[in-house]
Amino acid sequence: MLQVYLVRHGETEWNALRRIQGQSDSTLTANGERQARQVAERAKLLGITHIISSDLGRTRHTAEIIARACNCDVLLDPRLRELDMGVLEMRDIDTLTAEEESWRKQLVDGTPDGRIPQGESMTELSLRMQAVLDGCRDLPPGSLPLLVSHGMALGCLISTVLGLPPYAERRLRLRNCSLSRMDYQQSPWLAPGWVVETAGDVSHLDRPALDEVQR
Ligand SMILES: O=C(O)[C@H](O)COP(=O)(O)O
Repeated sequence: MLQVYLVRHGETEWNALRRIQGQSDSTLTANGERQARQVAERAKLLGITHIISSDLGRTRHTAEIIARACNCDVLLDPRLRELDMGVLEMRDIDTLTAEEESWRKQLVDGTPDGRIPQGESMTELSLRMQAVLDGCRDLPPGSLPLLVSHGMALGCLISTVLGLPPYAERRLRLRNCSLSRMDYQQSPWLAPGWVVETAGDVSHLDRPALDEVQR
């Protein structure tokens, strides 16, 4: 049975400052690098064979730390990027105007095709994340891949696999360097296809990690 591990990148400067990143970028903090080393040790013990990462700096840095521990290469895939947050990227979460907050809420309240101006919808995010997950089925038999991505992107993927709307990810905490696992199975008792085995496991971290809204 194919298993695919999912890791959100380590804590970044803007995560700590509660600044919206989206497809903009900020560097890992020292704590974020420490988290990456801890999840890397766990990945090594798991026997990860392939690492596929969002091409943004924070995920690439996290993936490179994991790859060194697992002695494998990193394949960059822009489809694993965080949701494009449009005109709100680089903004401080706590300074949004009421109108700007209404744009953000459209993403997560079920508004059809809800999006931040110049940004991406959760449906578009869900489709590209699913495509990467399904692509893992083309890896050689016996592969154990690990995807490095982002909070909303991974939450949206997990929600989609569970048959929930993409914006259900707002009810799932995927903390920095948390580990999740998807299994592709054909059991007649479970729904055929992907099932969520683990979501948001941080037992490998020795300190509390920030979540999506930097709490
Ligand atoms: O800040 C953002 O854009 C996201 O909500 C969190 O993104 P990250 O998982 O890439 O930190």
